[in-house]
Amino acid sequence: MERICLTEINKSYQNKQILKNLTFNIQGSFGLLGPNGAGKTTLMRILTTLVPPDSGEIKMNDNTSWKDQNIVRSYIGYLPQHFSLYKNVTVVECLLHLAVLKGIEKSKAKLEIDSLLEEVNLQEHKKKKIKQLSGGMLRRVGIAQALLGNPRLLIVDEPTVGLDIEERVRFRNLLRKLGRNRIILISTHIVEDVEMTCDYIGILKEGEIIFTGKKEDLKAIVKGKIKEELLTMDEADALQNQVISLKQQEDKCLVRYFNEAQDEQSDVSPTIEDAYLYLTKKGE
Ligand SMILES: Nc1ncnc2c1ncn2[C@@H]1O[C@H](COP(=O)(O)OP(=O)(O)OP(=O)(O)O)[C@@H](O)[C@H]1O
Repeated sequence: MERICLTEINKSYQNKQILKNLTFNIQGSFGLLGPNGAGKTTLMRILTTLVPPDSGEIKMNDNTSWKDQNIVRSYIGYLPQHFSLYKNVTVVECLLHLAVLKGIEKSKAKLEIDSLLEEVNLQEHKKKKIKQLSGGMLRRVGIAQALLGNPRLLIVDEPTVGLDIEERVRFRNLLRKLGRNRIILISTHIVEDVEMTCDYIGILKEGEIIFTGKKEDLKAIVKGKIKEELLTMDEADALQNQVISLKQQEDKCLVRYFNEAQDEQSDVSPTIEDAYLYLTKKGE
């Protein structure tokens, strides 16, 4: 399996250390989670070669180094959270233009675009102008442009922000499919995106990697530590920052909360969100 190996990556801005000694591997479909300001965007900018780290090393499969920028760029397809496309051209014209900019020969590009439109389910909209597309369709054009040249690493920033529920589900399914035969890195603060799309997870907090591993390993961290009980509002208030969620039920509420006293017999199944909150709120 292909992987990207990061070793002791550091990055500071104006004497503030943003990324602290990051050492971990990215493989398969990998979700990078973290609260606002954790350093996700900074790490993505380093991985897309837009900015260099201050120190440390990144390699693909222990050989190609990120210092070989031109080679690495040819491996990467990138969909930033905010991207703009020419509004008055059709989907096909837009992709053809971007393919040529990527150095793909025109006749090859036409064939590639045809199969990409099939893959992202936009064949029937290919003659529409960009300005006529919905938010979800635009994101799919974004993925198609990122896939031009068949990159080994696809990087997607905040994939579902601004999409309605139907498009969100469709886009997650597409990302899941694309992750089968390449490394796909998704950076987000929406836990559900990762839950639905990724097999591996990394959690960044205040510039440090506090977890990497499989989804199941993440859930195992909070096994036996989650309780669900019908409580009065006063009882729920007393739990303060142990509370994960509350659901009003007549005059009481169903409270899901962290129970530090481990209960191995607990029949509450932990979710990725429980484990994420547990790790990121710890010590606050
Ligand atoms: N170019 C820059 N110059 C100075 N500080 C920066 C720069 N880029 C990022 N930072 C700071 O680095 C920290 C991490 O920012 P970053 O955008 O990487 O986090 P993030 O996890 O992507 O957050 P968000 O989810 O809010 O986008 C923040 O404190 C930010 O202010």
